[in-house]
Amino acid sequence: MPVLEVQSLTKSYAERPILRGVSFSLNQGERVALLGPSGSGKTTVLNCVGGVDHPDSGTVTIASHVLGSLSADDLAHLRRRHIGTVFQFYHLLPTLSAAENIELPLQLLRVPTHERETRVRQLLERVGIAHRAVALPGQLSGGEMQRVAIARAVVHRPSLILADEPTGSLDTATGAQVLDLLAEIVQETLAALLLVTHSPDAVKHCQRVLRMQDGQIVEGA
Ligand SMILES: Nc1ncnc2c1ncn2[C@@H]1O[C@H](COP(=O)(O)OP(=O)(O)OP(=O)(O)O)[C@@H](O)[C@H]1O
Repeated sequence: MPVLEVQSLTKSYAERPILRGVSFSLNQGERVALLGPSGSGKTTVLNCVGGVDHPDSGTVTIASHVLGSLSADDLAHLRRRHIGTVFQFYHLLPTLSAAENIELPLQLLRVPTHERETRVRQLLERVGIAHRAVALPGQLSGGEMQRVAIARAVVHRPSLILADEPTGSLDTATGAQVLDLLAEIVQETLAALLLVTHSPDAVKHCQRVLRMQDGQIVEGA
């Protein structure tokens, strides 16, 4: 049973077709890169999979739940429970410390305090920023912020990680380190990874490449 199944997605903006029948699936633990020219529809696919955008037709199934058939509350719960996200611009809450940002998904899932503290402590160590636990995002470097974001993406042990250009704002060396860390952690948690990227470096961390062009997957599905 795949963790993610995407079937025949279509989507238009202002009557301009952006997705034209996108289908693919990801199995547990599989790391897949989604590549394609700028404007080919990669982020739109990721947004539909993450439930923050809605396709005009087609279905997204995550852990046996069809996103389009869920109530708003159930969709929010499924996203909290099953999905972790890493973005190019980190999307950390600026008024929360590194540790508090990592803890947030566990709070939303009402995980007991003791377990929250243990998991956050372990992940701060794992991503190499334990010494920056109380720092605010504005006091962190780009690489440190992305380490926090990676920890936050996996802290609730989701079955699917969605990453959109996670190294896009980092210099080459830092980006390579962050990518190594993301791939290792995803492997450790047995989550599936869908990684939107332009980076050839990123591709070598993935077992499969999906190539998009003009709103369609032209290779790898
Ligand atoms: N909310 C929106 N309203 C109108 N058009 C949109 C919207 N979101 C995306 N588009 C258009 O849809 C097309 C696909 O965008 P998308 O961001 O999915 O491409 P992408 O492959 O991720 O590109 P990039 O590599 O540059 O990030 C683009 O032409 C974009 O301008």
